[in-house]
Amino acid sequence: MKALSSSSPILGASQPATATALIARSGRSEWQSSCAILTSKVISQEESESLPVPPVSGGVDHLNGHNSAAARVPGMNLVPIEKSDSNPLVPQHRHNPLKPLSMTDLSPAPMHGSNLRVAYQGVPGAYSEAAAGKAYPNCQAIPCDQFEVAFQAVELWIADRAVLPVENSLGGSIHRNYDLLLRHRLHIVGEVQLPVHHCLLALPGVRKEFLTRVISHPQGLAQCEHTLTKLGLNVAREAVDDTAGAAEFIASNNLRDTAAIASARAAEIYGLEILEDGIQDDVSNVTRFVMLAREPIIPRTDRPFKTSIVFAHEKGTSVLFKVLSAFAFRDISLTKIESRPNHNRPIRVVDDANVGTAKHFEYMFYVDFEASMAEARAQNALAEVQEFTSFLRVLGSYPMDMTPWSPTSSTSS
Ligand SMILES: O=C(O)C(=O)Cc1ccccc1
Repeated sequence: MKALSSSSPILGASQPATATALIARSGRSEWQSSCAILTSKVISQEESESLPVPPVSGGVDHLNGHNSAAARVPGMNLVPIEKSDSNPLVPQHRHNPLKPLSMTDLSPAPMHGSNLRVAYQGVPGAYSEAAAGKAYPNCQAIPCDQFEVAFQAVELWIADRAVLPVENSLGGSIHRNYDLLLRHRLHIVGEVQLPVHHCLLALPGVRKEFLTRVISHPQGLAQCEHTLTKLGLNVAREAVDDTAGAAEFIASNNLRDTAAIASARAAEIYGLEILEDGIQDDVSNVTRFVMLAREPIIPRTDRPFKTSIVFAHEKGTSVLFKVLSAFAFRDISLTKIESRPNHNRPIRVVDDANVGTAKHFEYMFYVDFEASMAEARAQNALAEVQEFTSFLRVLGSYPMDMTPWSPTSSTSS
């Protein structure tokens, strides 16, 4: 299966959505209604996140047979498109391209398991694919050659979800992906913690002594650095876009001097041998992925939720202290705080009169806290945060991944 790329027909045709949604300096009630994400457009969590899904095969070839953007968005141009067997990305009418549209074509199709198309960066065998499968069992995982493409696939209705690794227990935050969250309008609708079990892979018959190079995703290299050295592999390290892509590269170029750090599943898919199993420096190596959708889910209070926000301020002293105290006073635990430099990237801020202006903030702050936006304490905390900041956006309120895991019950190898 070929990964979606930015030159894929549909993705190449449109500009990336770069506008940044925000809620800033609007009236409190208006802000609260935006923040509470309880609009008529939201999809219910039952519909979208927790349905059991029957098995399905295929991927890109099956795209757009159902749920095409035009059939689901009222007001969009509904132009019947000629079926093109050579172009699997051309949207198809749900039943027959020549049949007139009826009311049923216009009603949103229910999201049943195998219809859920989940875009991830990488090729089959990547950890992001495993994360997609953990979050949405039996979904159609759609490989994309870049994260930017995975985001656009959701924005353009080619996929229903994108999966994005955001932090690792060893390597920390994956900063570039936080920048993507800010530049796009997608909402976080779920999270998955995936134990990551790395293997050293090479072509059959290759021994460690033959190696002059180890290639992998930068996180893969970082997570195995000490073990590689202990194994006597003081050879060149080279970063590539994803772990499974490294395995595929070795196989397709018949490289007998290069090994990849990737999953056991990647070894199986690309016909490589496992030279060393479990080479991550930390046995409890876990990566956190977030699931993104076009619409937020309805926050609930009957199970533990997390909320992710991003904010910035222009002036004033002790702003960070004041923001953090808004959570502390309400006994809301923070699970993450991250600051990202934001030089040369203006953010569009809308004032009370709905007038947008571009503002430069030196830093953006990302905070995750353990509460649902359906809870009054979370709404009140954010109302207070809004008082201290010039820019505030709720990235999503979503169920926490509570699945217990242990280094021995790894799901990703
Ligand atoms: O490259 C992959 O397989 C990914 O999904 C990104 C990644 C890399 C290393 C650890 C976790 C996720």
